[in-house]
Amino acid sequence: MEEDAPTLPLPEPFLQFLEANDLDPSIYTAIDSTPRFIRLKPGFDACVEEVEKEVKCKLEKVQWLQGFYSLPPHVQIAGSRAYQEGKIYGIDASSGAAVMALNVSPGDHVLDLCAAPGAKLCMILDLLGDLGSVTGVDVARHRLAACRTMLQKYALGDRCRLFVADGTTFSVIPVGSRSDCKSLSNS
Ligand SMILES: C[S@@+](CC[C@H](N)C(=O)[O-])C[C@H]1O[C@@H](n2cnc3c(N)ncnc32)[C@H](O)[C@@H]1O
Repeated sequence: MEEDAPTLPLPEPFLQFLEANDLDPSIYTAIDSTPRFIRLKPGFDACVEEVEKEVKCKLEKVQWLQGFYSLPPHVQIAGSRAYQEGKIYGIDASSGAAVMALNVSPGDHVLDLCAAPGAKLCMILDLLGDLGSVTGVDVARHRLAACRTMLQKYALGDRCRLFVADGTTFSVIPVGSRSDCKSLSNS
């Protein structure tokens, strides 16, 4: 129907592909209502109000994911002082859930394949605290550089090593690790 036609100029071959596969083109033109999420760096729980003032909206606590808050999709956190000072992370709740499913405990040695830009890597390091290690592997050197910048910003470099390597063949065991190594392979 005419009113269902997308307002974005989607290429004709793509529209044909959507039609052939019984997919609704309006999903590509709908206004994004998916919330954004932030995670507080451990120790900065008190800065919720500070962030709320800066971004001028209420943060909604994610009850099932400790340290996570949701905020409306249009809100930008990159310019906020809390973000620039490394007190909050921008990370999706689904990424947080993947890390929580790993059940990381201090002392673990975790392998994070496809690690860049490092949102989950940082969360794992925060969970480890001062014990254990994370090995981050990514095939894209420039993306791993972004990961290194994150580690510096959030002061998490001490227990992490990064490798530019293909995760399908990577095999370097952390020094002093035992059989309790955990791995996070994600895309
Ligand atoms: C969606 S991102 C991963 C996001 C990341 N885990 C995080 O939480 O921030 C996918 C990454 O996989 C990397 N990648 C793809 N194929 C790979 C491979 N064979 N070995 C290592 N890294 C790979 C890409 O370079 C890219 O940085």
